[in-house]
Parts: sequence; structure tokens; C-alpha cells
Amino acid sequence: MSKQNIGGGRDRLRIAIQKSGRLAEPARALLTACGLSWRESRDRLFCYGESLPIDLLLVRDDDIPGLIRDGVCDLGVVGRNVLVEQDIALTRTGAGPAFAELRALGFGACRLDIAVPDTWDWQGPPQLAGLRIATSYPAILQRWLDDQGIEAGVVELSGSVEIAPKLGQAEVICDLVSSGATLAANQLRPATTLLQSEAVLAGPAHAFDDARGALAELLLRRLDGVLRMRNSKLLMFQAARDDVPALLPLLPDAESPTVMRLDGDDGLALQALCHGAVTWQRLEELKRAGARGLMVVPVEGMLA
Ligand SMILES: Nc1ncnc2c1ncn2[C@@H]1O[C@H](COP(=O)(O)OP(=O)(O)OP(=O)(O)O)[C@@H](O)[C@H]1O
Ligand SMILES: O=P(O)(O)OC[C@H]1O[C@H](OP(=O)(O)OP(=O)(O)O)[C@H](O)[C@@H]1O
Ligand SMILES: [Mg+2]
Repeated sequence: MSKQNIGGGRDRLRIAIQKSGRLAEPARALLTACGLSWRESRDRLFCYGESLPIDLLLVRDDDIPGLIRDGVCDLGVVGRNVLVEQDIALTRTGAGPAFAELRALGFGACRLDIAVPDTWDWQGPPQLAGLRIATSYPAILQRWLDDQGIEAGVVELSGSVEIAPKLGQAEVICDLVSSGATLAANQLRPATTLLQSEAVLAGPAHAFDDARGALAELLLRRLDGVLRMRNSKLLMFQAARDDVPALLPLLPDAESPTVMRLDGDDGLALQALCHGAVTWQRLEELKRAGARGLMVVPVEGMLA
């Protein structure tokens, strides 16, 4: 695909996302939350940016790092597992870094684990010496084995890795794990983690030197705002004046709370934007410390 035949010149930004699969919908929803919209039909592979000159290319996730490296796309939403795998493989060929993780996006969380038969007594990585390990991530696995100083066989499979021990292709596996249900269904259990993964925004290793630079910066600023808001909650409650010194240390992740005097009452009303998890346990601690009428409110937007 030539750089020119889709989307025109380099004053438009082009983002690759998964066409279908786990990351497709959340990636599109995140970019929509950043104010992007497209003229599109779902089955097409290219969506023309309408609200901003930022276009979408819908592709297989494995192709995204290569599209960025070749300059066909400027940015991409892809699992860290795919990005790191291709980065290691490329670096091995002697090429410099071709792409970079610009932001972690908070969805598509999974881990790349070594898993062993559930009857095994796992005693640590040295136990893998001389065994065969089936995986779709040979570069990450080999790097980890080298770091550990372990010599083991790497059997590369493109999918259904969990079945490899049953088929006699390998003794253990190295694959993505989320709930662990697939491992359990195949009488395997997680032994050790090689990589914690989630969807990331990938971009080139070097900054853009044309109009795309300003567009990428604008998008990253909006993205940071959306990601920050997604984890934020407005916490509102009332308390007696004397209880406030004990309550404030329970809000370490809050931006300086607003404290208001209640009309005709000696009490105070407090509101705090919290950037950490507002759990039941936390609410109960606040209540014990004197908070009344606790209310947790989702935040839809904020302009500092
Ligand atoms: N069980 C899981 N739970 C959460 N995230 C996962 C899980 N499995 C994979 N992922 C993440 O989602 C990404 C995409 O997974 P998916 O199964 O849709 O990929 P795929 O089958 O390779 O798709 P494509 O057709 O685009 O090649 C993975 O690279 C990984 O980052
Ligand atoms: O720990 P779990 O929650 O069971 O998830 C792990 C499974 O999910 C992924 O496969 P997926 O379901 O995407 O199928 P695929 O391998 O055919 O892509 C991954 O390759 C594991 O097999
Ligand atoms: Mg794929």
C-alpha cells in the first residue's frame, strides 16, 4: 500500500485500529470520547475523519506495528504484547527502534504467562531447562529465557497454544491469560508472568516533523483528559467541623477538596475529585471517621 493512496498527504493523521476482535470496539469508543468522528461504513477498511483530519484504518492487530514502521499509519491501538513482540524481533535484525508506546489505554488487560500442567510441582524457571515451550510470542519468550540463562526449545504456534501439551508438541506453554479459564480447561495453571499487557497507543519512535505533530499532540492531550476522567469520581459528603482533620488523610488521591459551610448548621459539606478507586471499604472508613451522606458521582468531563 503506498503512503499516498489513502487519505491524501501528510497533513492528516492516520490511526490503525483492530478491524474486529477484542480491541476494536473499546479503541473506537476511546477515540470517539476524544471528539473524533468519521464518515464511515462499518465494513470498509478506511474511515475518513470529519471532526478533525484524523482518519482510521481498520486492520488485523498484528499488522499495526509494521504499518507504523512503514509510515503507512502514524499511530495505532494494539496490545502491548504484540508491540513488544515485534519490537524485539525487529531489534534482533539490527534495525533501531521503529515504534514506541505512547500511552497505556486501560483496556484489553491480560498477561503473558508460562503455564505448566496443573499436576506439576512448580519450583521456578530453572525447571524449564531442556523442555519445549509452545507460544505465539517467540521473541518475548526467548528474551526471557536468555535473561534467565535457561536453554529450552521454543515451539512457535499461531493459535490454540493451550492444546499443545495434550498433542505432545510441547511440555509447557507461554500464552496470554486473563481469567485463567482457558488454562484451567486444558489442565494447565499459570507458573510465572513474562509481561503485563493492555491496549496501548503506539506511535513512531521519532516525533513528526510536519502538521501531524500538532494533530498528534492535540489527540494525546484529549486522550490524557479522557483517561484521567475515566478513573475519577467526585466524592461528596458532609461532616462536623471537628472531624475534617481526620477525614482529609483518607483522601490522599483527591485534588484539594472543596469545603463549604452548611447554611444554618455548624457542619461542612466537602467535595473531592478522587483519582483512585472509590471502594466500599474506603466509603466505610470515611463513614467511621465521621462522613455523612456519602455520595460517589461519575465525572463525564472537566476543563481545567
Ligand atoms: N483473554 C483476553 N483478555 C483480555 N485481553 C486479551 C485476551 N486475549 C487477548 N487479549 C488482548 O487483545 C488483543 C487482541 O486479541 P484478539 O483475540 O482480538 O486478537 P486476534 O485474534 O489476533 O485478532 P486479529 O484478527 O486482529 O488478528 C491481544 O493482542 C491482547 O492484547
Ligand atoms: O484466561 P482467559 O480469560 O481464558 O483468556 C485467555 C485466552 O484468550 C485468548 O484467546 P482468545 O479467546 O482470543 O482466542 P484466540 O486464541 O483464538 O484468539 C488467549 O490466546 C487465551 O487463549
Ligand atoms: Mg491478530
